[in-house]
Amino acid sequence: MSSLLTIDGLTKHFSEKDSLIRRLRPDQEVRTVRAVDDVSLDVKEGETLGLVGESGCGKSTLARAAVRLIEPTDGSVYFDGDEVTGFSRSELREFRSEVQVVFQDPFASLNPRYTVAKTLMEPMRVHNIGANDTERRERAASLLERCGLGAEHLDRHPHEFSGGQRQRIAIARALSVEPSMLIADEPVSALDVSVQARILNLLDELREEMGLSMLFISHDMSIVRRVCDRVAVMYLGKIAEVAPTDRLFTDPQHPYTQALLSAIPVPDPTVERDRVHLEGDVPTPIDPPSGCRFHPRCPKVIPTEGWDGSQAAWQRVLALKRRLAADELDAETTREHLEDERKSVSDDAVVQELYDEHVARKGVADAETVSLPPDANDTVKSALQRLVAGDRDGAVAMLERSYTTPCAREEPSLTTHGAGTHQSACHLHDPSFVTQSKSQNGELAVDGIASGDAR
Ligand SMILES: Nc1ncnc2c1ncn2[C@@H]1O[C@H](COP(=O)(O)OP(=O)(O)OP(=O)(O)O)[C@@H](O)[C@H]1O
Repeated sequence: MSSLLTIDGLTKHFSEKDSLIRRLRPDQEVRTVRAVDDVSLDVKEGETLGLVGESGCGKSTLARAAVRLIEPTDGSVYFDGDEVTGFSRSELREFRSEVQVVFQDPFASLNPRYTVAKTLMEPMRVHNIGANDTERRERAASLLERCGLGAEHLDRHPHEFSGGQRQRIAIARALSVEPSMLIADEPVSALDVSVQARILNLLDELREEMGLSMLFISHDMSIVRRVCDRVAVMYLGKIAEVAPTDRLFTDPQHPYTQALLSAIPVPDPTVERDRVHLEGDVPTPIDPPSGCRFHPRCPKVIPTEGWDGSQAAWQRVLALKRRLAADELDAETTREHLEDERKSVSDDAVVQELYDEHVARKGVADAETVSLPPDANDTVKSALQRLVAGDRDGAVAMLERSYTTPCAREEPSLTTHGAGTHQSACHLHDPSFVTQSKSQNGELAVDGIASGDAR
């Protein structure tokens, strides 16, 4: 299958100056929001490519920049071999009839003053489709019927319809200009579950009948599994993994994909599944983490040189470092807590309490108690002593010096698995990186992933 839309190194940075926070605090320096960074992808003729990831990963920004609804900061986009990023205004207008976008909220995307007929006929008129209004109205009626609404609705306004019906109108409008590709940005997430299925069926039928290609954006992995031929997983402005749908769901390689899949609800309550817990939300793309952007939340982050403890223990040290850096640990609150319980409030007792709560997690509900290797134990306790002595920066620096993952060092490149259609951007799949880290590190203490296993 040849490629219809090719995205090559696409980057979109926003300036924070237009954001609400910035308007509320105009004295602060203007920062850059790196929403999409050097992304390459292609949508082949007749295929549906899914784009998934948590909210804020950059999915909508990527799609909008790809069709120049917003101007890309860098990179190129090609449609059917022509460079979209070099299109003039008139070429862009023509391109817009080839690639149509269906948005999440059909109410916001329909003009409330337009009747359905006008909503469907206006784009035809702009793109010179149909010889006259009579012909265009006939086409509008047949499109509406094709999308599951009778021609008797042509003279009604959007507010007279339900959410599902409005989305059918938005789809009919998109099809009115005879596109060869649809970009569907969360097209069913504002709809009831029963309505979702009907709209997805409609999209499926249309795709088949008209040979449409589709970029389907969703945060719902179950829907993506149902609708897409291939899936690209996005994390914080970057592609983490791309694979044919079946492969992605049965043999996910990237720890982020594995975590997303483990969170899909299982219909059978007797089936147990290991849920991978991801700490926190997607961080802001202003000043994203160095190296692999996922490393601060990655359950399989590569341990530092010389680490001889378990992966769980390594995770605890990293989590402690993160909480210390974010100023989330307060020695004085812990001291007061000990006082309330009539226990010793000496510095050593406070250090031990912080250690038990945040590192060993003794007695913390749902947390496995973990022990650190002796040298790590000593370093972590020394860092906590610094915190208790009022030197938080010193505590952070101490942990930073001893415990920094190689994943923070450099950005992972895409590694190919199997026949070449499956790629992931994870240092664990890059044999040269793993060998290098291994030689520094003895054996990699990574549970669950065979080192260098690039299948
Ligand atoms: N105009 C803008 N100005 C500044 N930042 C923006 C702008 N538009 C988006 N962003 C930021 O870019 C990042 C990516 O946003 P985007 O909407 O593309 O993510 P998404 O994966 O589509 O999420 P969602 O599903 O919630 O829409 C977010 O951090 C968002 O706050």
